[in-house]
Amino acid sequence: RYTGLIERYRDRLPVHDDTRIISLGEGNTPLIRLNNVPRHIGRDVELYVKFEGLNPTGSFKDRGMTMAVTKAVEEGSEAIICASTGNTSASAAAYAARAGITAFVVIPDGKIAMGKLAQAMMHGSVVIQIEGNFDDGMRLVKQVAESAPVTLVNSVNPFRLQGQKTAAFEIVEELGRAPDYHCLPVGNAGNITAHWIGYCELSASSGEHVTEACTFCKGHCRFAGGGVAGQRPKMVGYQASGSAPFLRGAMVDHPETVATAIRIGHPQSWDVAWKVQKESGGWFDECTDDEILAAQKLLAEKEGVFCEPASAASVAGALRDIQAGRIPEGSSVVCTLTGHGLKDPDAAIAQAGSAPLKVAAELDAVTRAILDN
Ligand SMILES: Cc1ncc(COP(=O)(O)O)c(/C=C/C(=O)C(=O)O)c1O
Repeated sequence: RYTGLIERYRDRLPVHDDTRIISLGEGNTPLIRLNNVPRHIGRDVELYVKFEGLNPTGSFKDRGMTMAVTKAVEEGSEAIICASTGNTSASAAAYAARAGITAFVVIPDGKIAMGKLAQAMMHGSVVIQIEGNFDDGMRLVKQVAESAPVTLVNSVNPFRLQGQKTAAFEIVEELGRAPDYHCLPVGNAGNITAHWIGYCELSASSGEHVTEACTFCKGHCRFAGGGVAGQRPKMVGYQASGSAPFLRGAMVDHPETVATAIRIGHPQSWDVAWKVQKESGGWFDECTDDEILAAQKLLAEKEGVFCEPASAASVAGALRDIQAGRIPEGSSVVCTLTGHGLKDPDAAIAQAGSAPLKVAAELDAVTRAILDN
């Protein structure tokens, strides 16, 4: 029986035998091979999506939160706090409820997808909406956590990255090797960093650190050793054009994008993410909101996969790079879909195109609707 990622990867995570594990069965998400989309763009690539929207609270945050909350409880903490564009707050609220501790979540006023707000509220967290954006919230919670008795669980908490690195473990176990390219949407850049740490741990030929991106002292990491040195993906991060500090080479003070999850102008993992790009030979690129929404629709219509807008940036960017030949044909590519489409139904309906057909509740009306379409 699968009982969550800490149990599955105990020997590679900073937990003790007697650590009380806080879990909702996170991880072990589907790696779905796309068939129709490569045909649609006329390119021969081995293209997969890692559907992290199928975690317990509907986003990849659960991987980091099971670790961060488990360690917070182990340290005797009775409350956690985070700033969030939505998914971190949903996940923090759920894992705090699971652990029986309090969650304080700070979210931007108005710019949060309804599904995420519903989760934070339903799980009983204290929801604090500030008249500002995520970056304002991030600044405030870091200050609060310095004095108040709360544990900060944003991705500046290294236990978050330790949990999130396990997605790379699952991918390598399933493919039998690392993909040539791994594409992700980038906001704070914690997730792209965590994946790189995971790939480095697996592929280290010695037992030593092979990346400066690691956020832990040597004592915590369990570099497997015996890996195929150098067998690591190029890490490619995509941002929304209106919120793309990695493309501007500077912080963005007023980020704007329909992909509200990545509406982040001051990435917390700025320095380390640049190391990931350099070490992996990858790159950052940007996608317009239109490209993001088009990719979200393409995935849903052609492959039956419904992700939230921010997640679709990984596919929007990858498809553009594949068509441009920057990602060559024959490559193996994994795109991480970071959140489920149900998180943000308003965005989906707004651009779903054809409105529902309205017909009388009678057999001939429905039959006609079918025959006409
Ligand atoms: C769906 C989705 N896709 C991509 C990202 C970017 O990941 P990072 O680059 O590790 O920040 C987020 C991040 C959300 C928050 O930061 C939050 O919830 O506060 C997300 O929810």
